[in-house]
Amino acid sequence: MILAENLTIYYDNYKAVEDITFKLDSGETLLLLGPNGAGKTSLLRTIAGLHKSYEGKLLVFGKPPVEVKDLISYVPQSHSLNERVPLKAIEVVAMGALYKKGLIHFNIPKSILKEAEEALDFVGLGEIKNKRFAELSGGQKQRVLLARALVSKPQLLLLDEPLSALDPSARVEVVSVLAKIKREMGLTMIITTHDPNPLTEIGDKIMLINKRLIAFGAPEEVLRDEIITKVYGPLSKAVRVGKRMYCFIGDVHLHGRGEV
Ligand SMILES: Nc1ncnc2c1ncn2[C@@H]1O[C@H](COP(=O)(O)OP(=O)(O)OP(=O)(O)O)[C@@H](O)[C@H]1O
Repeated sequence: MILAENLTIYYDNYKAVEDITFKLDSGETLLLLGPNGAGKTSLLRTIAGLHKSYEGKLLVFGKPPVEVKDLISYVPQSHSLNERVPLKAIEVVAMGALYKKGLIHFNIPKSILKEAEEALDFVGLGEIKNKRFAELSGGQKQRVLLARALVSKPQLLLLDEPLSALDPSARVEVVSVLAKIKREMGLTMIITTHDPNPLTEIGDKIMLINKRLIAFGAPEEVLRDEIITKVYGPLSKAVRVGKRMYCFIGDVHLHGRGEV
């Protein structure tokens, strides 16, 4: 499904990530974890076929990513919609289908509006289809962007930090939609995140990178003290709760004169 062997990603001569090898099976969800600047976005954009400067082997559905772009939906960390343009939620979703078909329409065809409505229903927002995108809550906006990514019926969904700007209740909303996508559509997903904990219910595999591959495997193989402390320092801790693994990442907050 996705195969990378000794993948090194470049910006001119600069190596953003080096020597990454992994394999992801169809229907699996990968949580891509690493500190700031670790290379998560670069890896995601390369798998999406958007960044083409790399060496090594990278196959998505058995082909180089640029050849299968139509099967891939990529949701960047921040959307590029101009919120001063009064677009309705349903129009934002329909744009996902229009772009994939290479069309720019001012009158959106009925067939595409219908697909957009179905995608909005799927993410639980059918009732606000005519509301302005700019007026939605953070969680609703992220769900509209997920609907926009789904409307072109991709087989691989790539999400860059989908929870980063959200408050805890909005995170729950979005995670439950991601769980539904996994359960009902069986899509393969790669989700970059600073914090895997809200996503443990859907993460089949975890990849930890920091310019290089630190670890790849099932959550219980990767979320171990001896692995996460390599990247996040000695205050990091892996914790098992029931069947799931969680981790406290060594986010050190300094107060006053420097005491932790
Ligand atoms: N367009 C670019 N041109 C040059 N260097 C870049 C470019 N984009 C990213 N980089 C560099 O590549 C490295 C990896 O960046 P990347 O954005 O992929 O990391 P990240 O893990 O997604 O970081 P963050 O969590 O902060 O978003 C960094 O050193 C960054 O400065």
